[in-house]
Amino acid sequence: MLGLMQEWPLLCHKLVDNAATQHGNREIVSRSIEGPIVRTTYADLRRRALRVAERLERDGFGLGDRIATLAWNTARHIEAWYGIMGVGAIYHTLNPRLFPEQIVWIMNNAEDKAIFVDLTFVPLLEKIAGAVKSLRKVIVLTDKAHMPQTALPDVVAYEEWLGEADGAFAWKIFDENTAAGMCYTSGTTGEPKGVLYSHRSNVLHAMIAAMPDAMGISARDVILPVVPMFHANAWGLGQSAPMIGAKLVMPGCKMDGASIYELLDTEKVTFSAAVPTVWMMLLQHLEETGKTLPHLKRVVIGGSSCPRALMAKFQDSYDVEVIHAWGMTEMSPLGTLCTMKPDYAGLRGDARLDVQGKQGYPPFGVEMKVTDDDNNALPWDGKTFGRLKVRGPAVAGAYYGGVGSEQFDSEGWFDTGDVAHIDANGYMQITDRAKDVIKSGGEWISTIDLENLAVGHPDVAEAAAIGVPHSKWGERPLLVVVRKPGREPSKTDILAFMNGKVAKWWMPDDVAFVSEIPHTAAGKIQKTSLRQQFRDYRLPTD
Ligand SMILES: Nc1ncnc2c1ncn2[C@@H]1O[C@H](COP(=O)(O)OP(=O)(O)OP(=O)(O)O)[C@@H](O)[C@H]1O
Repeated sequence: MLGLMQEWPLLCHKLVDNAATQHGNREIVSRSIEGPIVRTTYADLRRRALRVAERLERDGFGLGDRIATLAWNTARHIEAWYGIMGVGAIYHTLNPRLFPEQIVWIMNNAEDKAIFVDLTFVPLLEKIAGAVKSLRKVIVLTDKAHMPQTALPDVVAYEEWLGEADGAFAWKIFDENTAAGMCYTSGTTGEPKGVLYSHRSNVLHAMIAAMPDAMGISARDVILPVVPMFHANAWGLGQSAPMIGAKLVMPGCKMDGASIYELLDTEKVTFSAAVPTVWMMLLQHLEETGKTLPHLKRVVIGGSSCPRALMAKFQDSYDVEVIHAWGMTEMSPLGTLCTMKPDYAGLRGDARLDVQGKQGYPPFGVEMKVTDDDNNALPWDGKTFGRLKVRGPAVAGAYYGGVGSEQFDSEGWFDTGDVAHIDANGYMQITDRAKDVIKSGGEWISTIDLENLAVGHPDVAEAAAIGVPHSKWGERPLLVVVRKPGREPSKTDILAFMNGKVAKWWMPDDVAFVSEIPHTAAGKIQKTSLRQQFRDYRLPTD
């Protein structure tokens, strides 16, 4: 015997065990779907999650079964999450913003056997349940008094079902590499792809995410995950918060500026995370009402590129530090966070914003490189861009069902499909998605750079750059613009504004004005539809 360390499998139930033991009275505050604010604790979370696991087992569900959730961030959702993992089954958080046909496709692909569903989504489930062949149990996340009349098969109210548990269940023990959860990608660039998380990857990701120069959260924080659990595990906060014992505030189904502000204020939230659109709604609310943010210290902004003006407003007007972050469903999801290394720590004003506009550097546990198309590593000079590749213990090794195998190589590198450069200090900046980058005469043009520049024009509400076929150059950029209400900028105005701020050959060949740009369920610009819309477009330069 070498006298090595003890076996201590990294199983997700240990996160709630620790929370209940060390932080048992720490609150979970949840805006319920029925309306009122509900206050529970980490001790309650553990007790109720054990009952979920017990009831699932009694209903015949166990190791490896996929159990879906169609729900907002609430205390009940997180109890269900840990209960599902605690019996050895796999939680499968569904994005309710997808089209019903997409949800059916995903549920059939995952072969979901049961579903926990919010009251809000019962009508949606009624429409689609018949098409999901594997589904045999529906648990509505409510009590008997609020249970709707429904024809759903084998349907039960969560509280009533939970009440039938006798409380004698003990967590199932299995190998830490057992699957614990699954999410599908947003489907921005193609069909959504399933990603499986193991207990080990979930626990390690919780630790990686919480570290000081990652999210940097502690037991003293009050955390509001606005980012939904169905959007890549609420960026890990549903696991990191119990791991460290932070108070958890769950926003339920209300994500408008006033509702978010109310929770930030009444619960004295110190840390929150969401996509840029949510923060824009909050800042608009603050501007309209003159309110301030005395408790909030830090926000994580990610999911898509964070506009500079949004970061500046948070920091200059409200004294809230912004952490710009990049991640993917395939990475559990955190990849990089833009916190300050010593070389950048003293920067202020525009120089600091220049760094914060980058997506940041990876914490321990994520390795990163950029390569050319032949897999040669490119220099870290802050300008040479190529394919961004990552590997680590919380990065997927394959997609569910074996699709997309070309994105994984034999050395464990995952090709993210993003195009980026890395600077000498290790900070990565996304310049595009590989499928969106414009290839003009063999050179690449970053659509994100063109879009960020165009939205800086005071009369532009939204902009998207796409490649349009060109007989001489292969492709040239077309800028598609939505004007701000009541404003009439011309093509010449916009091009004059952009002129000199990007290389001449990057300048769009034309500007097309539209009333709306198509978006995915996750709120990202749907370039595939846009390219389809403009497929017969003739550029004036062609
Ligand atoms: N801070 C950020 N800045 C720019 N892009 C970001 C940022 N954070 C995330 N992204 C983009 O979001 C992608 C990850 O999104 P997600 O996992 O939700 O699915 P998706 O990639 O949109 O869907 P699909 O793979 O099905 O097309 C990243 O690859 C990146 O392109």
